[in-house]
Amino acid sequence: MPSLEEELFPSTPGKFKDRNRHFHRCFASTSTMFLWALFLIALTASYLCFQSFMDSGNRYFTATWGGHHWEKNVINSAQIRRSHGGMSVLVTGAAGFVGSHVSLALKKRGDGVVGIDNFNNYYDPSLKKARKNLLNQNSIFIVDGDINDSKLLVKLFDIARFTHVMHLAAQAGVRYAMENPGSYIHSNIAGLVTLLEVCKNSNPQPAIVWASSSSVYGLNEKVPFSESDRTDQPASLYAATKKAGEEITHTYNHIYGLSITGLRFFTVYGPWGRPDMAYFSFTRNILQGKPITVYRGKNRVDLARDFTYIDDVVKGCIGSLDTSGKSTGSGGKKRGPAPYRIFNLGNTSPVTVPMMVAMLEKHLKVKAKKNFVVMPGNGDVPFTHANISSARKEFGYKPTTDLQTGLKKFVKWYLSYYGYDQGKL
Ligand SMILES: O=C(O)[C@H]1O[C@H](OP(=O)(O)OP(=O)(O)OC[C@H]2O[C@@H](n3ccc(=O)[nH]c3=O)[C@H](O)[C@@H]2O)[C@H](O)[C@@H](O)[C@@H]1O
Repeated sequence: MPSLEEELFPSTPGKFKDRNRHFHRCFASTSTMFLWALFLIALTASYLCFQSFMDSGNRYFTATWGGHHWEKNVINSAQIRRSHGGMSVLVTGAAGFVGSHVSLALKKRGDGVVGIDNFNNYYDPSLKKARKNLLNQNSIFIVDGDINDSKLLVKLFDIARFTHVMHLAAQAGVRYAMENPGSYIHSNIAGLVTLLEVCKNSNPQPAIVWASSSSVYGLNEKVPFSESDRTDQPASLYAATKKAGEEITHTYNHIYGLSITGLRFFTVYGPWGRPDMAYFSFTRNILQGKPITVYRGKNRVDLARDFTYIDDVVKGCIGSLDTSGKSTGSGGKKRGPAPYRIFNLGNTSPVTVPMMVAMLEKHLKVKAKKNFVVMPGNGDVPFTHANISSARKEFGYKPTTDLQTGLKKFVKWYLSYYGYDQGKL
């Protein structure tokens, strides 16, 4: 049987095989290695080509936008159905927690609403699909797409003349930033800039209201937190991207005349909430008899949050949209100064995490198995507390739901949504 060498290099009989066997072996093994190397390079190259084809073509595989029917849906959904002062709003992150609630509230009063959401799997996408169904039932169309897709955004602005953008699409979550930092840059920085670019070029320019976060106060110790307090000590990458968003939007306001309002949300909770948040995951664990981990600060000090009920936040979002004023630019050029505003949307009465757990226990009628651990250095801050006087002055923002009442409503929704009210408990 011919050896591998002979198969690969069939030599003319006796040429150098016998006379220079050593040289031949060397040559053959070097050539074999060379061929293997070529093979590996070719394999890697084809893999990389395939990857980049998949990346660039991703849109085509997942594309669910475009076409006559799709455009008709966008136009219908964007239509204002009230006679005075109506607005047509593009809501980004419309299948998200705050996005779905704001979309429904706007639609209810006759404003035009078109949603966009990328339905990523940061948390259970079936919850996002359920929110989408709810919006569809209320004649709100949600486009399945990413805010980084500028072609899609341009198309949307071409066919619907949005007067406002409610920008809520973001990578949320404080602690997850250590696991997946790139996703924060993708959505909270790159996505924001893509959206602003499209808004600045559109004619007329929309006014923009967007979600910043109480986390921008970071290690600030002055309480309650006021908008003028320092925000240059973020404790997490999430907070840093939100703070960066505030600076980025400021430039677009300054250069292009976009009307911008940034809302610093304080731990928003309620029905249809986010499963990654503590009140939600604690509820799940308590019902399943699993332990919960309660973080504590230094010297066993309890952590506290200015938990804010979703309906109050929705009122704040709508108040901001109603008072946003107009963008002054057109075709990418500023014609005069436009409003640039930042507001806290909190509850003004912080509650400790163990107290929040006690409220859940009461509403669920189940005792939690609590493990107290020292707060890990993963981006958390010990407490938040909002001063809301600016929002109150500007658009009458006045939260009315305390945590006890809000959690009761959340638990009612949770039990019904997950089927506990049908005997699962
Ligand atoms: O208001 C904000 O700026 C932020 O509010 C929340 O962030 P956070 O307040 O950390 O909300 P949770 O993740 O629900 O945590 C609430 C409290 O529970 C504590 N916690 C969390 C998780 C856990 O397993 N155990 C625990 O004790 C946290 O330390 C924190 O004190 C949201 O997740 C952010 O997206 C939002 O921007």
